[in-house]
Amino acid sequence: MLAAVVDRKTSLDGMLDATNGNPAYRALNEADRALVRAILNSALRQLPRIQAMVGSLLETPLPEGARTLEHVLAIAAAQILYLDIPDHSAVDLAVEQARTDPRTKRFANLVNAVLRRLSREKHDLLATVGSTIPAIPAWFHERLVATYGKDHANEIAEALLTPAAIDLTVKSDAEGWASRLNGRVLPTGSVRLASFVGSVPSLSGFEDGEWWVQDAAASLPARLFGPLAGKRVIDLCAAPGGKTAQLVLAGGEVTALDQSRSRLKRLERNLARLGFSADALEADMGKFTTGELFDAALLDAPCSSTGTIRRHPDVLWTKGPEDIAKLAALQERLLRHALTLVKPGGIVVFSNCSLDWSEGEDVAKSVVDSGLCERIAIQESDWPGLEEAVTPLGEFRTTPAMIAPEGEFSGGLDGFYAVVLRRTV
Ligand SMILES: C[S@@+](CC[C@H](N)C(=O)[O-])C[C@H]1O[C@@H](n2cnc3c(N)ncnc32)[C@H](O)[C@@H]1O
Repeated sequence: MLAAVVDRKTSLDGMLDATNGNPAYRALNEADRALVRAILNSALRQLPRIQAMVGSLLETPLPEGARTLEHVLAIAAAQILYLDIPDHSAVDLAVEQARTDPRTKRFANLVNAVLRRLSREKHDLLATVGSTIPAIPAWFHERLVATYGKDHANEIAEALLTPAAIDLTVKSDAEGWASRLNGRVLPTGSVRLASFVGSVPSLSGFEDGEWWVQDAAASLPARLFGPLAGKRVIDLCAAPGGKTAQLVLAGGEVTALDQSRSRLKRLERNLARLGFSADALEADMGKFTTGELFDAALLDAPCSSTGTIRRHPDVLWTKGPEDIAKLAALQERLLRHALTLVKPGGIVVFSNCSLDWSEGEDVAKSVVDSGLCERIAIQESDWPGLEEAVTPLGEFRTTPAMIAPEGEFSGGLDGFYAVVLRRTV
């Protein structure tokens, strides 16, 4: 599975899907599945450091094309270095795996020797090689440094190593839900749960549809519309519906459009649990036209998702600079089209969960500069506690290094971009 992510850019979520995922994974019991997920997530989060530490123990570099061998070593190293698994079990399993695979058979002794040394020297290695190089691939680190400067880039890289907290968007009474669920109200209005193991659906309020899981940063774009009573609103990339639910909650008459039938079905299920309704529409928004223009539109566009690496560490390996360039071009096309779907004077909020300015700030600038719309600046004074996320131009830019941890509550936000645009022509 590590090879599928790193070498073939396969999404981890797809392979871990309980019904359509990897058959060997699906055959495991729940405890073993959890272990597989923990190992893969650690390996993917720390891969550049793992590779550097393993590399420092090799007398000669691994032969060209020894990818399977690299992956066997990385999976064992993730357990030895970062997980609470007895080192000897990780070593024995890796040696057995190397022996039984014709591609790695002749390296079984090397696997044994390298991993035993890694186990002996791990404290030194973690303190030296393992903490001095960024845990993210070089291309991504370079982009972060170019955009955010070295210090913030390194803070982001470090923040990506901590799994995201569970945040809830509540229908009402955030303080009450925070006290009932051992949470804390964030400046976004979301409720952040203290470290939590268990199943979300078993929590109070889930069955009754009182809240839904949504990263605090992901809740910002829809909040930017304010009250929507009496307004016709279209959510153009709606599924699985976290933001649609917010638009309904704000009182809008909402059309939820998405091109994926299966994701739209998920949206319908999610809204039903919350007791909300919206017109669900399966369509490619780039081709969608309407007789009656909308008052407002949300375009939460498809993106590289680099802002969600804390929960999806595979993104570091499945996406690259070429994908980002393609997605940025697609977003600009979709945003220009979104503006044609609202009345003149109507509002479009454009957002996505990329950390890359080429998918956010640059897209908005290009569309604003072309004269189709104007930016309505977000005011810092309206968002106490979130001032650092409001840019000089009045847009939202969140990163995983924002929101400090507090007591038992971890910090961090997904990387998100959001801008409010008013159609001018
Ligand atoms: C980032 S997700 C949206 C998340 C959603 N707004 C939420 O808050 O739950 C992007 C969605 O856009 C949809 N999508 C991508 N391209 C589209 C297009 N051309 N037309 C309609 N939907 C599209 C995808 O199917 C996916 O569900």
